[in-house]
Amino acid sequence: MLGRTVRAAFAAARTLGAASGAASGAAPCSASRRMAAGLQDQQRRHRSADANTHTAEDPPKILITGSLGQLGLEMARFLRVKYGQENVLMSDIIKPTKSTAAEGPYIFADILDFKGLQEIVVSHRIDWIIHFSALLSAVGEQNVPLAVRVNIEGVHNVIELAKQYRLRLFVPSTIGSFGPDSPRNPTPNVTVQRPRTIYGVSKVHAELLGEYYHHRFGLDFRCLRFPGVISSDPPGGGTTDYAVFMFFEALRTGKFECYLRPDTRLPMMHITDCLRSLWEFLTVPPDQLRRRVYNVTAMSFTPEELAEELRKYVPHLQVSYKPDSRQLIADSWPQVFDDSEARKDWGWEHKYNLEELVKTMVREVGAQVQGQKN
Ligand SMILES: NC(=O)C1=CN([C@@H]2O[C@H](COP(=O)(O)OP(=O)(O)OC[C@H]3O[C@@H](n4cnc5c(N)ncnc54)[C@H](O)[C@@H]3O)[C@@H](O)[C@H]2O)C=CC1
Ligand SMILES: CC(=O)[C@H](N)C(=O)O
Repeated sequence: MLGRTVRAAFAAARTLGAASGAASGAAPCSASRRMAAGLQDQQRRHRSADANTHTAEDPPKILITGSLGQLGLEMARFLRVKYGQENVLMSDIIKPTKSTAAEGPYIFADILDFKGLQEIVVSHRIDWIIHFSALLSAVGEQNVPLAVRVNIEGVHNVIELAKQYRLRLFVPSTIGSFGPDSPRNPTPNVTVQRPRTIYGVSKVHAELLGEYYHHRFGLDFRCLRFPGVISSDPPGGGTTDYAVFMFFEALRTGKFECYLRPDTRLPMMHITDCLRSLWEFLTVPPDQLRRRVYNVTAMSFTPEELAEELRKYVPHLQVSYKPDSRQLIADSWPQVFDDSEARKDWGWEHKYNLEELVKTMVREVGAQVQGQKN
């Protein structure tokens, strides 16, 4: 009898949760609902450790939000090699190119539409979400209300979704989650975080909310704080984007006007290392993780140092400097990122240093520029 009552209360609580959406915060009003919710949470805690154990032979179904951005496109390719094309569902609110659509399943998903997300998780039997949708640091400052919606409400939705359906959830954070009060050289894993951009504020919010849901509800939340990521795909409007633009302009015109001062030191990473760090971290057994949020990085350099390395391939490269509002952002961010905890706890190691990064980017961007000329 009690079993049936509890099961009925479970069903009611589940329906209530599903119907009310993520952000309503409706409080259970009866003792049985409270009991059901408590038991449900307890069960989740027990199941979360093993419910999401997947291998290449028993692959997870992965949803990537914001997957048409700089990181998402490459992440989808990387995971499809590991787990199979059909097991990685790309999503975004923009239309994919023909060639991206041909690479594997793609679906429209607005991160602000909780019900739409529920439908995707249920219909596609999703196990893991990699949540990339966001407005980055520079574009976030151009449209704060939209950044609040996408970066904060969007995180509310995916976290609640992951809790309801017991998904493993990865949300990236950033060097931008630190601010002028944080130690900048080096910036440790745990220290003061008082960012001055809406991007940074939203990322601290995501880190804290994810940790809270992990401790409170057993959510398998995982988060890496990335430095500036460098790849030959177009970046989405951040402060570290100059480092990508420098390659395109150097190889197209031999000239580049940089919006940061020549001595602005920032942590950076090649996308190959970024994707591998994410996948390695996502597949670490839960009991090996002492934290749910880790710094990762590969190197730190200034525009001047990047240009110097690039001149090995483009000797005539001319770089001029015209700092704009992004300088203020960069001046409040870490210069050197301390990722020793990730190295110690789950064996993180970068492979690309500045020399390797420049060599690879010259090859990849060079091929693109050549292709555009032909
Ligand atoms: N690229 C980098 O250097 C770094 C990125 N990150 C984080 O990694 C994640 C991915 O970054 P990028 O790929 O560089 O960003 P991006 O700006 O290139 O891509 C973001 C994607 O989110 C999508 N999006 C915007 N509003 C949406 C909505 N309402 N619903 C669904 N999708 C929406 C956009 O269409 C876009 O394709 C972000 O959370 C970012 O904060 C963290 C540190 C460094
Ligand atoms: C480091 C980041 O988070 C991003 N590239 C940005 O500059 O906003």
